[in-house]
Amino acid sequence: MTRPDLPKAILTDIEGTTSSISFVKDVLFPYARRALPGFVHARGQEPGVRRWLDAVATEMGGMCSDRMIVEVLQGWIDQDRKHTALKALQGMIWADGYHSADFTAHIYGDAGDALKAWHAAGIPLYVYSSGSVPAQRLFFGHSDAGDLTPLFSGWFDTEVGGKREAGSYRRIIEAIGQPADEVLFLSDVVEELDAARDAGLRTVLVDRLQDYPAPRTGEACHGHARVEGFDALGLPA
Ligand SMILES: CSCCC(=O)C(=O)COP(=O)(O)O
Ligand SMILES: [Mg+2]
Repeated sequence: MTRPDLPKAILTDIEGTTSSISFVKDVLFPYARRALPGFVHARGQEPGVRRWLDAVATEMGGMCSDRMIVEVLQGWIDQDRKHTALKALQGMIWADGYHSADFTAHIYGDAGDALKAWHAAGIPLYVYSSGSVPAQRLFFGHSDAGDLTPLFSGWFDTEVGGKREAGSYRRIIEAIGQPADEVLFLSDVVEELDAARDAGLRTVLVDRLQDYPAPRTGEACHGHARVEGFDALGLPA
């Protein structure tokens, strides 16, 4: 028998939610920043790469040399811009890092355990991250807890829309095929949760002390439920 209060699906963010912000900022971003010039030089004429470089050039107003595009992209990495073109290119670059075992993706122990338990309990799991879908697959495919990709039923990135826009969550709900109020969204970013709630989803703020040393309680929660780890979610484990 299924418990009526259990969500029919769980949608999770990655950075700051399943995994530490510091791994993304201190390992993944510097790796991509360093590798960008060589990557663009070696693969910049491949259509799947050129498409994103051209998107950056268009955003900069038109004709740009590859060197200028690389500088723009490195600037966006420094600013943590969640731009779809940057995220697509980062994903391609990180593939080398994962495949040559330069690093594995960080995942909090409680997150790995809960994801496995929810999957075993039959709750479909989905990812929605600013990282591109290929980057998400690499991330969970080469995590500290091994290959977790079989746990997930679907993947969403900013090609579905920005994470702070309610329309993105409506499109995700349509793709998942469950009523919005039966889907639980987990994120470390209150504005993402606001947008998901506007679209009718259940929401929980994951407020990890390792990532956010000043707890976001009271008004800072915007009325979302708040936990400091997945084990506090009270779902079957
Ligand atoms: C999964 S790829 C690495 C994470 C990343 O690039 C990113 O921007 C994460 O953002 P999130 O939406 O998961 O907070
Ligand atoms: Mg996040």
